[in-house]
Amino acid sequence: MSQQIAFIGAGNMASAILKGLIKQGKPAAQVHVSDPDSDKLAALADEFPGLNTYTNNAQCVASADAVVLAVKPQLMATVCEPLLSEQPELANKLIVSVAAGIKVARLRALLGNAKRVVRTMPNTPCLIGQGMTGLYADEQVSDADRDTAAALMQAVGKTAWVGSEAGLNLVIAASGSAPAYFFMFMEAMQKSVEAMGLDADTARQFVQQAAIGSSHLAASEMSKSFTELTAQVTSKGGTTAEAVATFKEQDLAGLVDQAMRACVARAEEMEQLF
Ligand SMILES: NC(=O)C1=CN([C@@H]2O[C@H](COP(=O)(O)OP(=O)(O)OC[C@H]3O[C@@H](n4cnc5c(N)ncnc54)[C@H](OP(=O)(O)O)[C@@H]3O)[C@@H](O)[C@H]2O)C=CC1
Ligand SMILES: O=C(O)[C@@H]1CCC=N1
Repeated sequence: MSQQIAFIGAGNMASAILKGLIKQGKPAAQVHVSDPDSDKLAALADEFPGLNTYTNNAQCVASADAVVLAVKPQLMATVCEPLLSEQPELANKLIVSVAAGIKVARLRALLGNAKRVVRTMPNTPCLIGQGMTGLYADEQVSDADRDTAAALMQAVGKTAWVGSEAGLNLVIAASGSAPAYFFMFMEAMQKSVEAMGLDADTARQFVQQAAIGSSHLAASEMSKSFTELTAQVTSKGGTTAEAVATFKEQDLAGLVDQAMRACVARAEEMEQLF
């Protein structure tokens, strides 16, 4: 992939993806990034000599073949409208959006009826190359553009296409927002054992390694459902059974379902707002 790639916004997601790309061997000179924060840009340029940095979005996209839109959804219209008027060629480039809640039709409207639009939904484990990204494109997007978008996101983790745009909102609930749920669960476990007497560092170490080990175990035992993996831990009349019974009595699954539905509902609401 010798294309010039431009990132609009140098925040968490853009930096994760561009770092992954360059670490995979893409020359930094083929990567362009713009952000209002010149300190953020300077830190990236120090880390990756040759990286092209800009505080002006139009200059950033000028020579790009593909443009990754990585600003907050609330800012997307404010960013795209002046960018298109300064760089009308943008409408012919491959556009890859990582933004939640901005539909392809809206992106096209903001970008001069651009045809080549791919929506993606990554997550923060992309920062360590362990991300998972959902991708969606409609029939107007060529196979070559789909491959380019998928290759970009594969620099920082795994990818999977979803067949409908609505499916991307489910990916947000299942994956994009999901790191926060796991961190909250781990924090609650850590606080509980701390309250019962374990020191904070030890509590974090045990909880964290339990999470890492459990997710690796699940990934290595794909033939087993989560119910079966739970049963493997749960000795009859033992300790886990008590914890599991408490979760069931308190309807943990119902609570998770409510949270996931709230997440999807917000994505749908954002589609109307931005
Ligand atoms: N964080 C996550 O877990 C995920 C986020 N996303 C999506 O990724 C997108 C970015 O999120 P994230 O990386 O977390 O956010 P960040 O705030 O970390 O990144 C956005 C960046 O855009 C910069 N920015 C603000 N205004 C402009 C502008 N006019 N032109 C160029 N850059 C600008 C911001 O600068 P400044 O900080 O100075 O305002 C910031 O550096 C969002 O659309 C979000 O929906 C998708 C999946 C997961
Ligand atoms: O909270 C958000 O809106 C973004 C999208 C998924 C994760 N963070």
